[in-house]
Formats: sequence, C-alpha cells, structure tokens
Amino acid sequence: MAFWSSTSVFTSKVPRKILFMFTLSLSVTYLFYSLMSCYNSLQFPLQENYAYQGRLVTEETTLVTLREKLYSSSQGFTEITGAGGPAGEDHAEAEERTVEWIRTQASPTKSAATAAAAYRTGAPGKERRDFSTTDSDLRVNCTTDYGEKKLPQAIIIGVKKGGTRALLEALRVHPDVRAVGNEPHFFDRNYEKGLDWYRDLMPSTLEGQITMEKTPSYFVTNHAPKRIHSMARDIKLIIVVRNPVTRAISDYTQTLSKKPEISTFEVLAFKNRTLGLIDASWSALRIGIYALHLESWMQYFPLSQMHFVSGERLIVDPAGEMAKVQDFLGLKRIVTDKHFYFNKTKGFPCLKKPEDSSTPRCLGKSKGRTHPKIDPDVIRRLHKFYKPFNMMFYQMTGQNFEWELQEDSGSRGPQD
Ligand SMILES: Nc1ncnc2c1ncn2[C@@H]1O[C@H](COP(=O)(O)OS(=O)(=O)O)[C@@H](OP(=O)(O)O)[C@H]1O
Repeated sequence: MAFWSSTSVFTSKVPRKILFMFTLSLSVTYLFYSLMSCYNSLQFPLQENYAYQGRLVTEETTLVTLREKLYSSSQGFTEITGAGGPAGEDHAEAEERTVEWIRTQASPTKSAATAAAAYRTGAPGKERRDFSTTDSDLRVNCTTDYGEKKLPQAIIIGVKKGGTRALLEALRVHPDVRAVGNEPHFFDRNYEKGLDWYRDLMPSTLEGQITMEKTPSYFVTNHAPKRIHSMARDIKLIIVVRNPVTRAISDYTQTLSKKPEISTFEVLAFKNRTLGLIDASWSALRIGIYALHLESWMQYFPLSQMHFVSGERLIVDPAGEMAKVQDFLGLKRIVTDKHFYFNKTKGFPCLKKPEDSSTPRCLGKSKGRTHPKIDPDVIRRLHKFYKPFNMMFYQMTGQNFEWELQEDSGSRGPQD
C-alpha cells in the first residue's frame, strides 16, 4: 500500500511529459544494447558461412582461382634481358647473400619459424632492400594464407652450374609445382636448424601440388644422401648434368667474377702440368666426377627415384627436357614449347611471360656468362681425364650424354 501510495505521489508530482521521455530513452538504450549483442553473435556464423560457401559451393572455381593467383605470383626469372641494374639481380647471387646473412646474423635463440621467415624474405632493414624483388614478396604474401607447408617431395640436388636455375624456373611455371626461390642448403649447411626450420622455408601448397627446392651442392655432399633418405625415402631426385669440362670452366668463371685475382684455370687445373698431373681435388674438377658422387646416392636411392637432365639439351630443347621432367614428377605436361622462346641477345632460351603481360623473362646475368678462353691443350687433357668417369656414369644411369662428341669445342654453346 505504502509503495502504491508513494508511486502515485511521484507520478502526480512529476510532469507526464518528462516521465514519457525517461521511459523512451530507457527503451532506446535497451534496444541499442540488444542489437549490439545480436550483431556480435551473428558475426561468426556469417563469416563461417562465407568461407563454407567458398570451399564447398564454388570449390572448383576457388581452387582454380587460388592456383592462378599462386601461379601468377610464382613466375620467377629475375631479370628482364638487357635491363640490367639492381632490380635485375640474379637469384643465385641473392641466394648466396641471403644464406650469408642468415649465417652471420640470425640469432641461435630465434624460433625456427622466425629464422626461416627471415631467410625466406631476406633480411630486414638494409640487407632486405638489397635483394628484394616484388615477385618474392608477393610469393610470400600470397601463400601464407592458403594450403599448408610441406617438406619437399622432389629436390633438384645438382649439379652446380649444370642449369639447375633454368630448370627450376621452368618448373615453377607449372601450376602444380611450388618451389622455394632461394637455395635452402639444408642438408649441407643448415642441417642443425632442424626439419621444422626447413619446412617453414617452403611455400604453402594446395592439395595435389608438389613442393620443391634446389640446392646443387647436395650432389657432392657426403651426408646428403643419408639425411635426405631419413627425411623421405620416397623422394624424387633430379640431377642436371653437363659436360664436366664445360661445367668446370663455368664454375671457374663464377669464382673469377667474384675474385678476379685468382690464378688462371690452366694453373689451377694441374698439380704438375709438365707431368700432366691433374688436380682432381680442385672443387671445380672434383664436382664433375659424376660417377663417384652418384655411387653415394645409389646406396640410398634406387635409380627409379632419380632423373637426369641433360644440361646441354636443356638449352637447345628446353621443352623436350621439361616433358621428361614432368613425366618423372607425375605431372601433366603443361610446360611445353609454347612457354619458351630463344632470346638472341641472351643467347639462351627464355620464358615467355604469362598472358597478363607482354614482357618475357630470361635468367639473370650470372647465368650464361662468357667463359674465358682456355688453352685447347688443357681442355683436351681434361676430356681425357673425365672420359672413363663419364663412361661409368653413362653405364650407371643408362643414358649416353655424348660429351665425348663435344671434345673439340670445350666450351658451352649458344654464345660462343
Ligand atoms: N635458359 C637458360 N638461361 C641461362 N643459362 C642457362 C639456361 N639454361 C641453362 N643455362 C645454363 O645454366 C648455367 C648455370 O647453372 P646453374 O643455374 O645450375 O648454376 S648455379 O649452380 O645455380 O650457380 C649457365 O652456365 P654459364 O653459361 O656457364 O653461365 C648456363 O649455361
């Protein structure tokens, strides 16, 4: 009773208009908060539904679109022929410097993922600017969200100066191949960093895509066969081989470009030139004794898991070599002669750009260097030195690379 009476006193004292306004504002506030909480609870189902539709209802289109996106961002010849300049810096050079940066700068306490991310994208700050390309930045951005990172199912293990970059870049045109741009050097220089570090370097892949990397020094690394085998015994191994004499000269040319003060090829090739004693411990020559290196690999892997690419044919018939590589990897033959053209200035086959651009891409200037002229007598002696090893190699692989037919040339081809 007291309550009712006090209420009636209150209503009789306060004007009806104010009471109405008060009630109205209370209702509006209540309505506002109700809507807010309702919005929050709706947000997740709406987002899920969007992704759900993307995955299931438009599955085909989405995958194709994603692949196209990944594909268009994974084209990778770094230099447009003739352009030169810092933007045209070659991958291999950048790779070397990235590896160098990681070796000297990366803190051992960093997590595998952080260190790998730094490796993949290059170093932050000044170093990063030196070898960054829009291409690789795109690659990282586009892939982090889609698919998952996997250990490689195929590796180009060699050989140094064989044509490994040309092969990898041509393979990357294939929509079912995703490869790390830099050379990870995991099984030779970075093994202690662990498999998580290695995996984290890899680009994300969608179902059906193959993860790849190339590090040509694996072929001549003692521990590499065992280590790779313990990671994946069914892995596919690709080896690009080239006339060992030409390969040695190419290797020397690369060293000479970095250290112009080194001795001549002729001096380095011999322990005693008068006695005709070849220095097979010189790495430029040692790498070319393919049969010996292959023996170590054959202790762990059957030949059926290895594919040998002719470095010479990769230049004169890139599409032909690519057909065989795609077959070996179980891929559809998508990279064909339509993807290549011969660039006269470069003297090598180059990749046509995808349809969205009219700009073709060739490898950088450290690929296809002009070799110094080497004494023909030294070349002849080196051919003689390699001949038995080559024969053994042909026997082991069941393939004749016909390097003996090139004995009189001693050099590499298109530009010479
Ligand atoms: N398309 C195309 N463009 C340019 N160069 C080509 C191409 N195909 C094969 N080659 C040959 O590749 C040689 C370099 O081999 P690698 O890429 O394996 O070198 S490296 O080990 O990664 O440094 C490189 O060696 P050099 O000619 O001695 O520079 C080339 O002969």
